[in-house]
Amino acid sequence: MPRWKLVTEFTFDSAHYITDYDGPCGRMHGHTYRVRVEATSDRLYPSAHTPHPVMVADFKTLRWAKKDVTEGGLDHAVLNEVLPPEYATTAEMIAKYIHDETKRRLPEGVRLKVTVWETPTSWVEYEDA
Ligand SMILES: Nc1nc2c(c(=O)[nH]1)N=C([C@H](O)[C@H](O)COP(=O)(O)OP(=O)(O)OP(=O)(O)O)CN2
Ligand SMILES: [Zn+2]
Repeated sequence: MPRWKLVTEFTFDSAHYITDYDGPCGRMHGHTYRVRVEATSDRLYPSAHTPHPVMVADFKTLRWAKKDVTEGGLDHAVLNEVLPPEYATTAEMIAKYIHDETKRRLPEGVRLKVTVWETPTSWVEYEDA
């Protein structure tokens, strides 16, 4: 079946530590996280900004995590203070958190894949089953 795949990338700068990690990552430090969000759908939908079914999703919706933490995003945050306690601040769980929060903002039929780079050489991918 034909389908659309929307792709957007952005960065945010935040501090974190991995709780109970025996090593330097257990101490507060920072990363410029790079995030890639891929949204796939075989149909189009209206969005907050248009009543017409012409988008998989508004790019703005996929980029919410780029916003400053005071505006609901993850930029310039201490991730341990912002993520709910069930999400550790590993790249794995940050990717799941961004996935879960983005999914909430999308129509049900849209499939999602989130990639989070913690450093330029280490990243994790998390996607719908
Ligand atoms: N599977 C995971 N492993 C690690 C994570 C993670 O989220 N998932 N996170 C960390 C630390 O947060 C850490 O900041 C990463 O540091 P490090 O591996 O030292 O990164 P570098 O790029 O500096 O690696 P070098 O090998 O020292 O160059 C650790 N592991
Ligand atoms: Zn780290």
